[in-house]
Amino acid sequence: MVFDQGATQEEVYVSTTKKLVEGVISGYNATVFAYGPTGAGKTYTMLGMDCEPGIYIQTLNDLFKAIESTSDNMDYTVSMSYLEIYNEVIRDLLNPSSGFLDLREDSRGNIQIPGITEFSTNNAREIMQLLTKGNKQRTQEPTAANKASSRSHAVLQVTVKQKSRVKNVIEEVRVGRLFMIDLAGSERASQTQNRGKRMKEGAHINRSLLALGNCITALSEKGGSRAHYVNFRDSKLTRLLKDSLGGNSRTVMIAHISPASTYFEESRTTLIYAYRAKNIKTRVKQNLLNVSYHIAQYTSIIGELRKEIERLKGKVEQQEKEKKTNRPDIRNIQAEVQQDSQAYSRQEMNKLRDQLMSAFKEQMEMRHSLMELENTNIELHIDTSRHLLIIADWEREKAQRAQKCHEDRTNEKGEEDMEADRGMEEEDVDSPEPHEVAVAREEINMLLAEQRKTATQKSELEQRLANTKLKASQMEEMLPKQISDEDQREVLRLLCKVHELEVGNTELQARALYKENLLCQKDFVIQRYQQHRLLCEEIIKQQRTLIDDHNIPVPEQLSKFYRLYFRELEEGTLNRLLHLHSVMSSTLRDGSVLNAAQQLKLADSMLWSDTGANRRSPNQRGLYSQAKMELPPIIFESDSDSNKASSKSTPALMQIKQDSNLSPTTFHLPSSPPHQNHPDIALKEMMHSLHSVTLVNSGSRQSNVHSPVPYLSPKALEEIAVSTKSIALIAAQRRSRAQILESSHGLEREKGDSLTSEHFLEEDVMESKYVQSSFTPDPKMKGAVSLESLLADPQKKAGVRKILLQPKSRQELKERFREKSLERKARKKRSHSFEALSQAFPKTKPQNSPRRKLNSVPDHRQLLPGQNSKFFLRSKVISNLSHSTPAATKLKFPVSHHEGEAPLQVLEITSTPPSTVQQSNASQNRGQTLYKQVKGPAESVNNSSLIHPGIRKKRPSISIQSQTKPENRKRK
Ligand SMILES: Nc1ncnc2c1ncn2[C@@H]1O[C@H](COP(=O)(O)OP(=O)(O)OP(=O)(O)O)[C@@H](O)[C@H]1O
Repeated sequence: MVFDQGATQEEVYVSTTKKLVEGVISGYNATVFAYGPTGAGKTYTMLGMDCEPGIYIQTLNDLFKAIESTSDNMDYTVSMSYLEIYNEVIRDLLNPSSGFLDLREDSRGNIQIPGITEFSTNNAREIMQLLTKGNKQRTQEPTAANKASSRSHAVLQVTVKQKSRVKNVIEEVRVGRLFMIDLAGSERASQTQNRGKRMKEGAHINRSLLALGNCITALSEKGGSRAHYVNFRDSKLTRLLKDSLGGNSRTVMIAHISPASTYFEESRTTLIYAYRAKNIKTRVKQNLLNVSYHIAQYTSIIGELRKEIERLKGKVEQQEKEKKTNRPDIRNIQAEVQQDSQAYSRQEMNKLRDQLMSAFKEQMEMRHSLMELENTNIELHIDTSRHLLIIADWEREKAQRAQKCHEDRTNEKGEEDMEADRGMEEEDVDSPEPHEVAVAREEINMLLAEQRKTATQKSELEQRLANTKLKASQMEEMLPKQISDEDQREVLRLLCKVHELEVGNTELQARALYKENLLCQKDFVIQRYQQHRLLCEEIIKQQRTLIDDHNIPVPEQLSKFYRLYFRELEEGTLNRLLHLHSVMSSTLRDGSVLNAAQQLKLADSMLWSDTGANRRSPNQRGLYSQAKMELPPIIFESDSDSNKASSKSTPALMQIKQDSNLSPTTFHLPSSPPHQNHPDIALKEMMHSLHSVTLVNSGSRQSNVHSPVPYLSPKALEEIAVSTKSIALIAAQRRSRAQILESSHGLEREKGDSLTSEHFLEEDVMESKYVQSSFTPDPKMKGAVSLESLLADPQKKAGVRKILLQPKSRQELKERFREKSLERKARKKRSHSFEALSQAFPKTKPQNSPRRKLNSVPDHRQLLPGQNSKFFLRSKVISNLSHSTPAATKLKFPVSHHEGEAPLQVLEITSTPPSTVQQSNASQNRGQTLYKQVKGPAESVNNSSLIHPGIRKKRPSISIQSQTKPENRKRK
C-alpha cells in the first residue's frame, strides 16, 4: 500500500496491521516495523498522537477487542514488554533501572531477553498507560532534522496466549507474538548536523539499519536464507528481528519517505529496501503448545506421585505408631541404656557385696563353730578325765584295801591264818567293781569316739575356714578391678575393714579371756597362798608361845628370823601387796588403763603413807616398785628354804624384779618331792599344777595326764593320753574359778547358813573324787579311802544323797550318754567364751559376759587385812582342807603328777549333822585322817567357813571333821 499525505492513521493501520491482530490471537507471530529517514513520520505512524493514535494503540485496541469477542470460549493472557536498542544496548523501557539487557537464544532458536519485564494484563487501558510510560523513557533528542528525534530503536512486544476455557485434559495453547518496532531514522550528518554524542548515536543507528538492510536484501534475494547467508548477528536489531524478517512471522514494513526533494536519496534508498522486503517470503506456522499431552502425562505422573506420597505417608504414620508403641525415642533409649547400665552396676555391686558379706559371715560362723567344737572337745575331755579318775580311784582303792588288809592281818594273826586271809583278800580284791566304775568304762569308749568325731569335724572346719579365707582374700583383690565407681569401692573397702575389725575384735576377746583366766588363776594361787601364809603365821605364833612358855633355847639364827618375821608381820607388807594385787586385778578386768593408773596411785599412796618411804630399805622400795608394775609376788621356795620365804631380799624377790610379766613361772616350784605332812606340800603341788595349767594355756602340749588305767588297752591309753592331755586341767581351772567366786560370796554368808544347801550334784561329787584322786596318787597307799569308795559302800550310801545315776544296763548307759551330750550342749550355750565371742559379731549387742561380772566382784575379800583374825582361827583347818577344795585340787593335781608319795590327809564326807562332834569310825575310815565338822570351843575350829563354798553350798548335812594323823601331829 502507498499512502499519501492525506492518509489517516486508521487507514494505515487497517491497511497494514489490522490483519495481523487476528493471526496473533490465533497463535501466529507478526511484526510491524517503521523504516525511513529521520523526521519522516515513523514515530507518528507507530505511536501517533493522542488524537490520532498510531498502530500501537490501534493494534492493542483491536487485540483486546478480539480477545474480548472470543473470551467466552477462550482464555487469553496478554503480556507486554517494551525495550529500546540504544547504541547497540538493550534497555527495558518499562523498568529502566534494570540496566542493560542481553540477547540469548534458547535450544529452539528463539530469541530471549532474560530479565525483561513482561507485564500481563487483560485491560487495554493498562497497556496504554504502560506504553506511554515506556515512551517517556525512550531516548529522544532534538536534531536539526527533527525536534524529537528518536535516537534508538523501540520494540513493543505483545504476547497473546489463548487456550480454550473448556477444561479438558487435552488443551491447546496458542501463543502469538506481535512485534511493533519504531526504528530510529537513518540520518546523514549533513542533514542532522549532529556532533559528538548525537553523531555517535547516528552511527550506531545507521550501522544497525545497514545490517537490517543487508538482511532484507539477503532474505529477499532468490532462495532467501536457504541460498544466501543472512547475517543477523551484525546488530542486535537484526538479531532481535531474525524471526520476524526471515522466520515464523507475518511481517509488515512501513517505509516512510519525505515529500521534500532534499530527502530524495533517502526516499530512493528506503524504497529500494522496501522493494527488497516485499520479495521476502516467510513460512508462518501457528504457535500451538500441545498442552493436552503434557497435562495428561503430568496428570499421570502426578497421580503416580500422589500414590507414592500416600504410600509414604502411610509408611511414616505406621512407623510413628510403631515408635510410639514399641520403639521409644532416642532419649528414652539413652535413658534406658543409662538406667540399665546403672542398674547393672548396682546389681554387680550388690552381687559382689553379697558374696563378700557371705564369705565374711561364713568365716565368722566357722570361727564360732570352731569354738563350739573346741568347747565340746574340752567337755569331752573333762568327762573322759572324770571317768578315768573314777576308774583310777577304784583301782587304787582296791589296791590299798588289799594291802591294808594284808598288813592288819599280818600283825594280828598268825601264820596259820595267813592262807585263809589271803583267800579272803583275794575275794575282797576280786569283789565286783562298783557300778559307776563300769559306767565309766562304758562311757569312755563313747567319749573317745565322740572326741575323734569332734576332731574330724574340727579339722574339716579348719580346712573350710582356710578355703573361705582364701576365697575372701581373692575377692578383696578382685573387687577394685571389677567396680569402677569410687563410692562403691569405698563401701566395699569399709566392709572389708569392718570384717577385719570383727576378726580383730574376736582375737582381742580371746586374748582377754586368756588373760582373764590367768588372772583368775593368779587370784586363786594368791588366795591359797594367803591361806597357807595365815596358817604358817598361826603355827609360828603357837610355836613361839610354846618356846616362850617352856623357855626352850632357840639358836641365834632362828631368833633373827623370828624378829624379822614379826617385824614384817607388824608392817603388814604382804597384806598390802595382796591388796594391791586385788586392786590391780579388778582394774585389769575392767580393762581401763586409766583406772589402773589411778588405782596404782591409790595403792602407792596407801603403801607409802602407811609405812613411810623413809623407813623402808632399798629392797623394800624395789619390792614396792615392782609391785606397781606387776601382780603381787607370790614366792615359793623349796622346802628347805621355807624360812627364806619370809625374807624380802631372797632370790625369789630378785627374780620377781627381773620378771615383769604376770606369768606364774615366777613361782619357784618345789625342788624336792612333796612331804606328806608338811603344810606347804599341798600348796606347792597346787602351784606346780597351776604351772602346768599355765603351760597348757600357753599352748604347750605337755602330757600331764597319765593315769593308770589297767583295764584299758595300751592303744586306748595312748589315745587318752594324747587327746586328753591337760584339757581336764583347763576345765578344772574354769570351774574352780567359778567356785572360788562362789566361795567369796559364800564367805559373806557363812555366819548365817553354815552348811545348809540342797543337794549334792553329780558334778560336785565328781570333783570331790578328783580331789581324792589328786591326794591319793600312790596306788600303794592302802590307808587312803576315796570318796568313791565311801560312796561305793552301801552303808555310807545310805547317809549320802544320791549323787550318781545308776544305769542298770547298756541301754541305760547310752541314754545316760545322750543325757550327758545334751548337758554338754547346754553348757556350750552357757559358755562364757561364746558369749564373749558373740560380742565380736557386729549385730550382737555388746554385753558384759557373766564371767566378767563374776570376776568383777572381788574375790579377795577374805584376804583383806581386816579379816585376818577371822582367818587365823579358820586357817588351821584351811591348811588341812586346802587340798580338799574341789576347784583347787582339780587344778593342782592332775593324775599324772601323783605317782609318788601321796598326802595322808583325805576327805570323808558323811551325813553326820553339823552339830555333832564325833570321831569317824575307824573301821570305816581304815585309819585315815578324817575331817569332820567340829563345833565347840575356840580351839575347835568351825569348819563350815573353811569348806569350799561350792561344796558347802550344795552339801547341806555333811560334817567334816579335821583329824590329824599321828605322824602329822607329831610334826606339828
Ligand atoms: N502524516 C503526518 N501528518 C501530520 N504531521 C506529521 C505527519 N507525519 C509527520 N508529521 C509530523 O512531522 C514531524 C516529524 O515526525 P516524526 O517525528 O514522526 O518523524 P520521525 O521519522 O519519527 O523522525 P525521527 O526518525 O527523527 O524520529 C512531527 O512533528 C510530526 O508531527
